[in-house]
Amino acid sequence: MGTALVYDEEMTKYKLLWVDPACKIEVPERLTASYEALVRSGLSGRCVSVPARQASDAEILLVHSEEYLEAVKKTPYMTLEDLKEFTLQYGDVYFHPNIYHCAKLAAGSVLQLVDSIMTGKVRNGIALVRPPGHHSMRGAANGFCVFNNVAIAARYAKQKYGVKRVLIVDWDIHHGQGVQYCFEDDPSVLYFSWHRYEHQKFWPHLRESDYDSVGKGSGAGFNINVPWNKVGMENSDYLSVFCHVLLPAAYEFCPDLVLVCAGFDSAIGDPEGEMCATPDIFAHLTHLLMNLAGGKLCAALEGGYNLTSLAQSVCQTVQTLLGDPLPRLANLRSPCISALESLQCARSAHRQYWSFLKHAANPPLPEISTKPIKLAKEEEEPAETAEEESSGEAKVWPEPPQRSCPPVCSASVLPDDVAGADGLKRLSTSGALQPRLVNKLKNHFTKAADDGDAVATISRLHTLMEKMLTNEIGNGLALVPDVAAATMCFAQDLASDLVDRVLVVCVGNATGLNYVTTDGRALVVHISGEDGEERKSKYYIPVRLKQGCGDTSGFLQAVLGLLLPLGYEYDPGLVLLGRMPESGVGDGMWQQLIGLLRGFAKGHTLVLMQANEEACMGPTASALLGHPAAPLQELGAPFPQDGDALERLRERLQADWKMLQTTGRMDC
Ligand SMILES: NCCCNCCCCCC(O)(O)C(F)(F)F
Ligand SMILES: [Zn+2]
Repeated sequence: MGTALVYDEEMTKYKLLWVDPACKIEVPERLTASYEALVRSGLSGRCVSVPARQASDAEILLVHSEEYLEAVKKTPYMTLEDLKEFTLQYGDVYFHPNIYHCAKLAAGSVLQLVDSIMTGKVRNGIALVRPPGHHSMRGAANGFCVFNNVAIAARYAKQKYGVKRVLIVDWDIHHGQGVQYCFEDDPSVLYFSWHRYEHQKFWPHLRESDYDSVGKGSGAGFNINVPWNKVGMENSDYLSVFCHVLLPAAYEFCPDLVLVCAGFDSAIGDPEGEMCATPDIFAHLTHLLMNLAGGKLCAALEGGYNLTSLAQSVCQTVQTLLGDPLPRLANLRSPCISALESLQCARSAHRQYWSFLKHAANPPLPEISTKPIKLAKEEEEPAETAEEESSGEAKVWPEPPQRSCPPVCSASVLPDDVAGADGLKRLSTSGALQPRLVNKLKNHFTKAADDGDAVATISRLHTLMEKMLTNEIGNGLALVPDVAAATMCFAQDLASDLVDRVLVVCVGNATGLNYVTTDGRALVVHISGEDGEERKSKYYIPVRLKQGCGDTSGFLQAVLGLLLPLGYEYDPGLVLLGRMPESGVGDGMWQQLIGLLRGFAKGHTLVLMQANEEACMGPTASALLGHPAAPLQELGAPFPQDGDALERLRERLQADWKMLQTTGRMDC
């Protein structure tokens, strides 16, 4: 199933008709720059084009009051003076004779997306719309927004399709207070937002944008705010919040539909956000959400004011929705102290509501000052003169890397002529496999199996990997006689000759995995039901689940809170996933694991399974091909006591691995 794209140039046909420094950045070119970049890159041609439509009164009234709708209905007939007058009653927003028409199109466009996804016409999609929506409230326009496009879509999906749980992820750099107000007492809608806050000094200056607004009544726990109290947040800060707050909660919530308030003012270069995360981060943020709700993801454009980073970010998002391999995120740094404090505050505020946080450290939180904040003189744009504007130190960043999409052929058992001892000899003579390697491999394997088929296996694996690294194939699946041996020899000998870093993930009980790689050429994360061999090296991480790998909630916590952050920090060139015999891991969890691991190494994942596990071939190949993993149902059960062990392990490891940190030094 494909990716829907909703765009209508009619939504470019309104603009600011008077001087207002606060609103001048919201221009029609935001939409044309985004759409034209999709056309130029060929991405729009790969999408299913879905027409926009006007939202009906009934649909708008799902969120807004009748008197507000009636008032907005009058704006097309207003004179310029009346429009100015009308605008004064709201904050940081402007009206135009055509904005009501465009606002109905913006809301209707997102509903068209919901229809396309819920009827199975497409898997996911994006609506390029303006005016944006997440600030508008039941009875008021605000922050360039007239109707709350995403809030209407959430109510619409529940009403029309009986959707039980909707996750709304708001990665725009402003707090979508309109969405928070709409659902704060509603446990069927989980709203997550990060936003520039600077201790309430940043617009919209709301006390309720802070991390302690967790929702009200039965909605308590279903509103997650992560305030950024400093500018300059980077990719690692964003990924840490996804791994340690949003994703565990999202998986525990188990949504039937994911809506994204896709604002790109959180990218580098944006004058509003002043953050430093690069456009390719949105490829990963999108990917990390794509295995939820069976892949049903609907993104709606919100903000984004630097036309270059906006266009690049939109392209990164759409290319991921289409299933293309992700770019590697080079040299992630450790999250900054301020980000860690925000992360810790959000986790502490939600500790009582979420099982994954039950065992989280609970250090004292800083006092939230109750004294009124003093704003800089009236929130007025400093009147920048033309030359000042040009002289402002313009941020520069590298163009996101090309993301070639290899033929999505994944599972492949190679032609027999490669198999067999002579195959290996040929490999060694072809220089593909240095003779010294051949011996290493042989003595490695001859222990395990008779020379013939072991050697055949090795040559097959080696060829598979070479084809992957030349991008001839995206990923691979190999059935081997002895998974543990193959995994180790592969990681130790084969892979390290072809890539600089191999992430080795072993699932299930096995011995002999704890060879020490001091040079860091391989990082082994071994998730099993028994105590792994003790840790001799930073690069061998045994994760023990007392209830075994069949315990999906414990397994998932290990994947989200440990494996993902480690993988991002390690940034491997290849991922090797070994499924040990009788691992007990469920098919759904197994597919989720493959789906998430595909985000590393440009999707180059090699799965090794025991020859006799044909039953698992189908689900594995499906996940390798990029089909969304089946939603995990069994997450209702609270996390097992493993949660405590996993939290302790994470705390122990964070000295070596910065992306595992979740607490800042609290100078409260
Ligand atoms: N320096 C100018 C002050 C501007 N203050 C208002 C900012 C509104 C942000 C709107 C948005 O980006 O959140 C949306 F997604 F809704 F478009
Ligand atoms: Zn914004």
